[in-house]
Amino acid sequence: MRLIILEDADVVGQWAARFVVQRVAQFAPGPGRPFVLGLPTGGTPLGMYRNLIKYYKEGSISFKHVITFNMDEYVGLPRDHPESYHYYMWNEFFKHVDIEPGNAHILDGNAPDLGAECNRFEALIQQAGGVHLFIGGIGPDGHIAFNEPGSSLVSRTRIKSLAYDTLEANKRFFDNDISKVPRQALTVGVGTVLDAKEVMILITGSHKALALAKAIEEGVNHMWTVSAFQQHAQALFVCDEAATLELRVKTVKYFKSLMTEHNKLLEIKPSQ
Ligand SMILES: N[C@@H]1[C@@H](O)[C@H](O)[C@@H](COP(=O)(O)O)O[C@@H]1O
Repeated sequence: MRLIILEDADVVGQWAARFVVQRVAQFAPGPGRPFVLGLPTGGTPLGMYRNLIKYYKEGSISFKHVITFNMDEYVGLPRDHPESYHYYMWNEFFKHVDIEPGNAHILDGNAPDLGAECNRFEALIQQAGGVHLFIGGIGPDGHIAFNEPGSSLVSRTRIKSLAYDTLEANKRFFDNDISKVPRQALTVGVGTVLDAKEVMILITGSHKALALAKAIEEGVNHMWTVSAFQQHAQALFVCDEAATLELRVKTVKYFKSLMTEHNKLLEIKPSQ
């Protein structure tokens, strides 16, 4: 596992976007050979999306042959509700780039049969040949997607009831009124994300510091579901200084000493 420690949230957004550009360029997608990307929502990845839009406009990346799968969606929130993840993804990212609308997959939290919708989503990921790079964010309680504390670490896409901490954390998007936050969501499972060839998790802010420490310095534990990525062969955590506040000085120094190596990840190498 790699931990990339950067100055602040802005630099995290820049670094993450450059990493995506690098990975897509290296893969060199084309007709019949799509790059498959897993995507998060939330405040944390906004900087990455803005930088990706900038790179697209400069001609450094195209999403023409990219297929995306989003991590999660609220249950029962209309698709055009400003806090639905459909709305977020189209507004913050998809409408600004050249992705084919049919290639952007987001779980339907209004499907008549939610279980069938989750199974359909898993099947679509399989049909696409699996995810090359899954990008995720976490909640302050260490959840990845909506895999709340106690979630199975081999879970697949399913319906989840949200933990109180998550309702609290997300009420800021719903007029600060916890009663307006949907109580359930559809989410990819921890196992779904673990199946990706590579995983990049973005963590910024001191309110995520405990979760980062649990994820990195303690054992794999279903109460901090992001800790499952200790067992992933190619996992990358990208964080800002504020998120390192609960880490040991020794841990921070070790990973910082590797920055020259880590920055080589941004160098574009020809596809193999
Ligand atoms: N389901 C989403 C997660 O996928 C996201 O990672 C998290 C963090 O959001 P933020 O980046 O706004 O802190 O929020 C929600 O709980």
